[in-house]
Amino acid sequence: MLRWMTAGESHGPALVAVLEGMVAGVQVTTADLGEQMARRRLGFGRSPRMGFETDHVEILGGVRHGLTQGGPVAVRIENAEWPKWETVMAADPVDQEVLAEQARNEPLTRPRPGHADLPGMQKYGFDEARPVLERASARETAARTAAGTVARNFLRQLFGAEIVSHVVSIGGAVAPEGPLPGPEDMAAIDASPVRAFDPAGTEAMVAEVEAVKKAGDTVGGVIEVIVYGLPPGLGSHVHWDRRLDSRLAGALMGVQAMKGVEVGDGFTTATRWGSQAHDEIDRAEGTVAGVTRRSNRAGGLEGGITNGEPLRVRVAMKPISTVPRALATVDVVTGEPAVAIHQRSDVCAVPRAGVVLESVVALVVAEAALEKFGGDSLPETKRNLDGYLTALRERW
Ligand SMILES: Cc1cc2nc3c(=O)[nH]c(=O)nc-3n(C[C@H](O)[C@H](O)[C@H](O)COP(=O)(O)O)c2cc1C
Ligand SMILES: C=C(O[C@@H]1CC(C(=O)O)=C[C@@H](OP(=O)(O)O)[C@H]1O)C(=O)O
Repeated sequence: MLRWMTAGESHGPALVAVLEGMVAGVQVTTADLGEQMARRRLGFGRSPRMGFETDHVEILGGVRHGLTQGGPVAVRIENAEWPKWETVMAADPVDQEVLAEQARNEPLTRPRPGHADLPGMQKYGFDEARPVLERASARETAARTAAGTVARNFLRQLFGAEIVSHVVSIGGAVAPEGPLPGPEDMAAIDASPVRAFDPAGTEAMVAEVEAVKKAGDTVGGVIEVIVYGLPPGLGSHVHWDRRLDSRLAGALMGVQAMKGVEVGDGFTTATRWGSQAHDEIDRAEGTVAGVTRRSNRAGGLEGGITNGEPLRVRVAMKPISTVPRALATVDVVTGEPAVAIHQRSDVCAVPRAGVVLESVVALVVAEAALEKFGGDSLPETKRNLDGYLTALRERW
């Protein structure tokens, strides 16, 4: 069983991630984690915070001399502004007068429609949004990205698998249909200000973000994540919670602001006739399972099991809820109509959200890989994988 948890607030001292159940012998370094942290800060439309946040990462346990040890991997990511927030976010009691002064200067009593502010205050019994927004903030995704980087390294070292993501659309700007990007295209995608594969798509999406910024608004979009190099057999049809599609959808919807997940051609498949919806099978000597597909509309999953084709999911992100041209709300203290809180914020976080989604996919697929192949060390898991692949080849 692979488990991952995170803790920490957006303006607390640090975030923490723990990944439990990873085998020993996976190569991972602080630099690997730092590289993904840097990718997560990319993107046109990002919050000013991403300009100064360094995401300094420290591995606290579970890794020795660049290799996982089999125990929980614990990671700490600093929040650069902690000294500024030390009183507001102190763990121990502080002078009430200081806090009251802070609340007078920056009252957080006008909940933002679309953020967790109001339902969080109602549910947990708070009369201001601070305790809610601190944990609802997608700052937390830095920690999930770090945990996912260990999973990504594991998948690369076990299968030679590579995870790619690209932005398919931002608001009404949609990338033209074209070939799927491969691992060799990742550098070019990361160099696009909106992490789009196609230059025409980049241009249209940059224009969309510019227009949105000018209008004091925010915008969402769609991101595609693809995993290359997975064998058939991860996940299972035998029970709903073993299906890889169900587990991917749950984990991806667990990322802040994600409102829809499509596997393969997803919603478009529902408009097609069966003859045009499925991926016909041909015999192919020399492939892992002795077969190939004429298409990959299913996104590499049938019956909740990987079928050896690239795994492909699309995720829809809603627009950022901290809208500069603030939306109507109610002040929870006075009960009067008001405009929602506005503070520095992303205008469009779709490009950098792709990096988070890659990590979440890595975690879910690594969990399925460990269930299928087991083992306590990477060499043992590899031996189990080799035995399975040999049996598959012999069968066909
Ligand atoms: C990478 C990323 C960055 C985000 N940045 C912001 C932001 O700057 N301001 C904001 O209000 N929401 C931001 N969000 C979205 C909120 O965290 C999200 O809307 C909030 O948690 C409520 O969404 P939910 O209904 O999906 O939970 C971001 C989300 C992601 C994934
Ligand atoms: C800090 C990150 O994203 C934050 C996500 C976020 C939100 O409300 O979700 C609000 C903003 O934080 P702040 O209010 O401190 O500027 C973003 O910058 C990050 O991704 O590392």
